[in-house]
Amino acid sequence: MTQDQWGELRQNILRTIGENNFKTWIEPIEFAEMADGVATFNVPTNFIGNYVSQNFGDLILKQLTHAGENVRRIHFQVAAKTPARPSRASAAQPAAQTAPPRDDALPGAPLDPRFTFDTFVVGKPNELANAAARRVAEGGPVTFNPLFLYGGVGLGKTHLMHAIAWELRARRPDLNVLYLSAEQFMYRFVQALRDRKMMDFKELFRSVDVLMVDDVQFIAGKDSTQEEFFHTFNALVDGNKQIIISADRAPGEIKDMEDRIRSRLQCGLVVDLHPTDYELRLGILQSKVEQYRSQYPDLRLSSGVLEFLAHRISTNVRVLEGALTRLFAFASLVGREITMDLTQDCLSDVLRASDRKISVEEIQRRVAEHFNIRLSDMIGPKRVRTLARPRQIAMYLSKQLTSRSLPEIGRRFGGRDHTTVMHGVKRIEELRAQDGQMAEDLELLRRALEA
Ligand SMILES: Nc1ncnc2c1ncn2[C@@H]1O[C@H](COP(=O)(O)OP(=O)(O)OP(=O)(O)O)[C@@H](O)[C@H]1O
Repeated sequence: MTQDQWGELRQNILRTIGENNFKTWIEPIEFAEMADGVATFNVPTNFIGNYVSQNFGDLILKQLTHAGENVRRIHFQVAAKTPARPSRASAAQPAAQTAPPRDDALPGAPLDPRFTFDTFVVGKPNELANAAARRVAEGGPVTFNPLFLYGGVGLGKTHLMHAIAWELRARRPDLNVLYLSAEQFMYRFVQALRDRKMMDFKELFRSVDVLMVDDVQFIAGKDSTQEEFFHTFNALVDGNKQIIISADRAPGEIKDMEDRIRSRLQCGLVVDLHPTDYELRLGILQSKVEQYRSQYPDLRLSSGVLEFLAHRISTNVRVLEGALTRLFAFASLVGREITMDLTQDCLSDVLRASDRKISVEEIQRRVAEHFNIRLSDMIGPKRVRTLARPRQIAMYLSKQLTSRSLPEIGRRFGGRDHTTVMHGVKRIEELRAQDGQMAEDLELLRRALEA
């Protein structure tokens, strides 16, 4: 690949990641060489190399492959520094025209343009977090410090943090707002230590008006980073600067976090993002469909599909969004309406993975109720047909609907051997194929268990 070709690829990358990201991360890197399927790039610092590799590595690799390069891997190396005393041959040459950006001069992490308050759907589970975030985003006098947002995976913490940052940038361009993840905080701290630039580091962090640190649980157990974070935190609070923190759990539950930090984190406003409920999931899906309309103007969506997804995918919003994106992409590819059947086909793996976990005990209870026998008889030793058949059905359903192995199932059926379970499962499979009543019973039970 030539420098010119890399120049063209960069344009594609710019279009994909936007100007801000591009300027910060891609512009400073240079294509060095392509050898043995490895594309090497020069980067001004390890920090930039690591960041680009983690966040844009796949994209760059895809672009290279697309352009016909036979590349397996990309590698970032810190470009050799200009020698302090230039050699005689190059003495007349000026040093590099533009100095590579220094880590300590880097802005915070890039903000995702999609994560704004406008695109954040509010429902009961997140209304308090949303209200608190909006209040902080007004940029008025600091009333609670820090604002601590926490919640499970993919429930919108990062989205809300970015939304605050965007809003503050628009309303209060005079404020110096710094957003970064706790991991990046650590990176910079370690780098400052190594490069003996702690004074610069301290100065940088103490000069911000609003500090936002995402995923703070990351620094738990990392003693010196915690210590530095604590000092930064105190200095900012003393200076009446706003701090906003997010984590995947409440401050009191972050293990390996020093007590004094934990109590500091708790002294402002602590709000949690609760797991989504059906209404919120449906709202998010509807809002995403609106956003997709411009991208897929011709796509038709059968009624009931969004309700079905909101009902079935209850894990986290990221999975929900991913499912919808895949569904739209697939439907537009095959040029078909998004029906219930197409949804089930296209998302079978996601739907299976987010199935509610059913326990063997629940199955035994249901089946016992269905056939009107006692639960103790279901797991007891009696072998009369009226008990043995329901028992086999329960074994069969346990195999189908749980991830338990045959020996584990056997143990839950009064310590029976795994071959007994295997035999029971086989017998029901046969009966299911021959006997309509059996097939119907099984279907009824399965639906009742999955409801
Ligand atoms: N209420 C919401 N309205 C609209 N989109 C949402 C909402 N909640 C989450 N999302 C979307 O879900 C995805 C995951 O959210 P986000 O990255 O903010 O989660 P997180 O809580 O930071 O998760 P993690 O713990 O993995 O860092 C994002 O694309 C975000 O836009």
